[in-house]
Amino acid sequence: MASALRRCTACLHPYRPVTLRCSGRAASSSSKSKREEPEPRHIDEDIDEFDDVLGELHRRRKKMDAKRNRTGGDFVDFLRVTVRGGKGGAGTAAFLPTKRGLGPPSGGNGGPGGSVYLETSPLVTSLTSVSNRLIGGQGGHGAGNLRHGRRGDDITVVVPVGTVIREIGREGEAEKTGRENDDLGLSREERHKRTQERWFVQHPTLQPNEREMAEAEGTCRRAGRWSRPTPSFEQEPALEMDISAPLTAPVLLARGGAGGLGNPHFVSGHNRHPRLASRGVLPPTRTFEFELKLLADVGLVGLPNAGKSTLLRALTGRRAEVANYAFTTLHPQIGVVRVLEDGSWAAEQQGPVEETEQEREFDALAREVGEYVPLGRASRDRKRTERTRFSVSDNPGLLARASENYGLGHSFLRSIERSLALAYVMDGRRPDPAADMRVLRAELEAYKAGLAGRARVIALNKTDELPEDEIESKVAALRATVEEFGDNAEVLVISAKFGTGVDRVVHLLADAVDAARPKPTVKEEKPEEIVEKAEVEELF
Ligand SMILES: Nc1nc2c(ncn2[C@@H]2O[C@H](COP(=O)(O)OP(=O)(O)OP(=O)(O)O)[C@@H](O)[C@H]2O)c(=O)[nH]1
Ligand SMILES: [Mg+2]
Repeated sequence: MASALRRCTACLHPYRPVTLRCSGRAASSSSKSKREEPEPRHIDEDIDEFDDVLGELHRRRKKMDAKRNRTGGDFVDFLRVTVRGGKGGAGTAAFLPTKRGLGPPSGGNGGPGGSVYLETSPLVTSLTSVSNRLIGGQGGHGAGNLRHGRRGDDITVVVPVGTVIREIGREGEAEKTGRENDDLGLSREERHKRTQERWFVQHPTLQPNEREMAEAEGTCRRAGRWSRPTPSFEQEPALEMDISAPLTAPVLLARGGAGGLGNPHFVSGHNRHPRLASRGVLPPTRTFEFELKLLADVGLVGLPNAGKSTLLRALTGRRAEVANYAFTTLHPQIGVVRVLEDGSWAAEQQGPVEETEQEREFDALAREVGEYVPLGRASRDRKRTERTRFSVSDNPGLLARASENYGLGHSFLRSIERSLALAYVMDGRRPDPAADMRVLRAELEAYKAGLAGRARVIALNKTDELPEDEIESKVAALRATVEEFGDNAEVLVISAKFGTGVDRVVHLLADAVDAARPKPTVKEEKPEEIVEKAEVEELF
């Protein structure tokens, strides 16, 4: 066995079993260097070198996509989804057999198609699980002996709170067939014949005549089961939803189509044996955009490689990916900063912070209804109880022209759009952090007016590597820029890597978030009301 793991004589691979086929190429200095790790790419020199940066970004995106396909999902924050209710089942033309020939009509109706519903869940944090085609189940066809088709299955799509949904297009069967008819250059009569073929099912052996068809068409039209144009956005406004709180009941995105009518519906004064039934309705196809805007209280904003993920780690103890190249972070990540009564914050603590089971349940419920208020804790150890908490999102690096969707552009900007406060992380090693700050501000403003002004902290990072006088001049330049724009932000000197100055960041952000948070509206129930409620409950 030992000989099976001998060093390969051809390529000098130390562990290649000799039984495995080796390419036989002797190890040369060039093949050796190929196996070495590639040098990390730095883009510090000029952030506007789009070709280089975008090339690097493209390579990393491709790698991530390959990984996502292998592992079945990562993080998706934008999706275009096609939604359609299920098609209704067809009705049936059938007759009860009698000794004297054709008995009364007995074709069952088709079942309605399934609908598509939307729900939220706190367990879902990304749009990864949302399919880009959501089609309700088809209704079952009717059968003889008045057996009606079964209802199509409903579909429920689950999204995280923070998802914005926009209807951007709709097209129905009438429009599609109209286009086809135009392409085929059909005459008026031919079009009508085609429509009748689409909407009627005939008895397997008995052919309906023209008059029967015309009568049945009238019945279908009156019942609203005939070809109808899809309402335009002017006639029926597009569905738009901004889900900023958990949904209490499922929301209908697309209704299933009505089932077709069995032949008993087409009986008339002069036709006791209708030989046709109608088909089910195919509902219009709607196209929606699903966009996830994360609901972190604080967003970290900075150029690539500025140290945002390192700061997130320092603040929350969360293991965000940190590396010395641009675009290490490709998707927003969220961590929670828990500030304790004694002014320290949880990531600093060696042991766990005390939190009772009851408090945990309360917190989960409060976060779900969006009314989180820190409780007076039950713990006797005042030092280790929580005063407040806020969530922080670490975001991909921002590039100049991100607002035009360059780099990771919008995917990054949309996740910070709802943050109550922002913290700019500036790389102190770059020659002019004040100029970088202008780039950040300009991009945020271009994406959404007023967004840049939400910055409460301008953190000059990596100051452990800078001499005192350089720190002073860079801080002065940053302060001048803050004043120039009239921002309500404080310039802080930090080193995210070594945790210096981070304390002040936490407290400034905690205060900013507390001030900006909508005040909870907890209704107080009066004792009499509670009694009344109890009495009512008893009655039922
Ligand atoms: N010396 C020093 N290095 C730091 C400091 N903060 C971050 N770094 C280093 O800077 C590099 C980039 O840090 P990241 O936290 O990945 O930067 P980022 O802003 O998240 O980068 P992207 O995700 O690519 O946008 C890493 O090598 C860190 O170790 C600091 O305070 N001092
Ligand atoms: Mg990062």
